[in-house]
Amino acid sequence: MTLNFWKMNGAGNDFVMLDNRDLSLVLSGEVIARLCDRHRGIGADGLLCVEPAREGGDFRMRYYNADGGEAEMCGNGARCFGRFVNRLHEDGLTRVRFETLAGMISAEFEGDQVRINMSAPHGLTLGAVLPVGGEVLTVHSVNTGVPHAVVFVEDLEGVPVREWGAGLRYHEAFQPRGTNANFAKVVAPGSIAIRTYERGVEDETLACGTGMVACALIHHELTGAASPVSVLVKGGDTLRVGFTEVAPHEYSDVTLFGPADFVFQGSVTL
Ligand SMILES: N[C@@H](CCC[C@H](N)C(=O)O)C(=O)O
Repeated sequence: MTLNFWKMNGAGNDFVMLDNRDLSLVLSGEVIARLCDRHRGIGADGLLCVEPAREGGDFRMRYYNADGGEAEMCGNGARCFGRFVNRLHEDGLTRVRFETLAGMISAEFEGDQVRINMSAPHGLTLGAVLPVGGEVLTVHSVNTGVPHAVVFVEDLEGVPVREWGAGLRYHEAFQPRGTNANFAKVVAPGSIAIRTYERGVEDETLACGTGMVACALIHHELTGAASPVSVLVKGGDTLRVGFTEVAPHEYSDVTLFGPADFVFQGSVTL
């Protein structure tokens, strides 16, 4: 079987993109992991499939991590998904709404930049004190479509992201589903820099969209910083997170604005 794909990235978080509008593709987790393998496959942090809508959207987005497991949402992937379906429609769309396991997402286009409007975050907690990798960390958490732990630090470059990230990802406080783990530094009020360890990639990635949103909201909670918050990611891009606080710890109109780029297209024989 020949599989046609596009490779895209959103701020360096990279994805294999598949058009499965006719639902002809049925890929096992093992095959997805092989496609995402950087040595034996195409290489990616995750894989996205376009499927037909079932619940009133224009399309349905399915997202799989590099390990082949399905996750509810991916912020960088959703921006790429928006541009990908726009290209499937000869760039004729101005706005697209798509269903995810974390709710309805909409995307709007400004050149190669995409703004997504995300579903409401939930489960925000502040200030858990947890032992991780021989240190005691102050850990905040929020689900922005997928679960995120957030730790603010002074020395971001000095953070052992793999060690602390894996420590949080498998910490008993976040079981049974685990968590993504973000380390953030305040650059100036309303401007932060972050590094993220992603569940399902089991490593640091160059950017994580839902992680940026989690860090921006926690930055607002801790300092009162106004929307939008600028977020500098490991890959060097700066993205913007917008939000409205509608009640204590409750948010609506959560947006993420940043790049979504095509890299190449190809085909593989399975
Ligand atoms: N890269 C993503 C998040 C993808 C899902 C995550 N690894 C998980 O398993 O929760 C993003 O840009 O949000």
